[in-house]
Amino acid sequence: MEGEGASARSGYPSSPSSAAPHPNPNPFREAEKKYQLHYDQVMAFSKGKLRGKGEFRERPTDLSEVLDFRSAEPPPGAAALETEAVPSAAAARGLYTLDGHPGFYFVSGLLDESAVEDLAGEILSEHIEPPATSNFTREHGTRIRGLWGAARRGLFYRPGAGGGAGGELPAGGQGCWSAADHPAASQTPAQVLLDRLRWVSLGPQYDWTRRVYRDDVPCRGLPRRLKELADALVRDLRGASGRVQASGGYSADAALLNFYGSKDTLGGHKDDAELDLSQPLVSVSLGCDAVFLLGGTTKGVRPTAMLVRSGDVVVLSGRSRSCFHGVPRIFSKTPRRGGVAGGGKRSPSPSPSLRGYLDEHRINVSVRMVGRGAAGGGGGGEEDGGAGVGA
Ligand SMILES: O=C(O)CCC(=O)C(=O)O
Ligand SMILES: [Fe+2]
Repeated sequence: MEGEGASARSGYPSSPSSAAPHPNPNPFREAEKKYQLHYDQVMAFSKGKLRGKGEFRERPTDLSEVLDFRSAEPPPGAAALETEAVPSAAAARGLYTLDGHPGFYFVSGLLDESAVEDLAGEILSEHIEPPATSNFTREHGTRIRGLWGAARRGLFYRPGAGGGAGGELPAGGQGCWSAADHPAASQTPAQVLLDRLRWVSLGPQYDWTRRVYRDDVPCRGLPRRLKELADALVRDLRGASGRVQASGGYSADAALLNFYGSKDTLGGHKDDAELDLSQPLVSVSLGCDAVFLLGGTTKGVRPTAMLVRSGDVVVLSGRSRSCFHGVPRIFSKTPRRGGVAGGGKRSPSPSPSLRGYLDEHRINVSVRMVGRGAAGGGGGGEEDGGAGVGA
């Protein structure tokens, strides 16, 4: 991924006083700031005196320019395609292209909520398991085993009890996950770890530091359900419109799973580590609604903002495949309590259900074709300052 973390930079260098400031030096960044979650500190006064520390309130966001493919009429610039011509999208609420973004397809509601829950359940209970690597592997050298089950059972991770740095956290009962009634200063609730899960790599493992797919570490193949979904959609779209470009056959073999909590964002980036950039990206949204930004080949192009909802699928092919995109905003279904100034960290509720998890999180599955022996990390350009999901 080429890009920068959405939360990595703030503001712009001020222009020399003699030169007129550029009105919009980085429209992509401007859009990210516009849609990001902001809090205002509201102080409470009574009889002219400050009472307490005040509260943080969510600042309302202007969503009037965000395209909504589920509105009664197609949003401005969108053109509907016949889903009959795209058998794998026949169950969708609509299939659209978008002016100014050749090669972009939006498949609205391709998965219904029961299909969303099936896939999310499979992801959390199977696909995040080793040997798949995650941000925990990158940050702590630790692979997590049995995280979803441990979170649902309200277990705690105790380091030094059979796992720890460099090791794997075994499933409950093997010494590393423990019940809550074992007081230990350093134990961490499984659900806190679950909330810290940011990404998992499926198929050839993606190395976020070197920005390459590795062929020297063990991996499982891309899960069948994801491969079938992406292969069928790309085949059918190509057949229907001739506009999904690809050199040779498309065969999905990898995916990145991104996990977003309500405050997480994904900074604007291009996916350019795959061998053949003419092969499409198929991106499936599960759980919370989000704002997705699709820009141009540089951040100097003003991006289009659109709502992506649970079950929607976005396809980036052709020119859109090489365009900046990102996720500046997640809309949690559970109302956020305004934190008290100076504190106010939300503690996770114990033992989440799948529905509860999806009401507070978004999972994005971006399926790719890396190609055999892929090792290219894309051109130089901007350094990846954390295009992984960042809070
Ligand atoms: O979360 C999303 O919708 C986008 C994910 C993405 O761009 C990626 O994984 O490369
Ligand atoms: Fe991406």
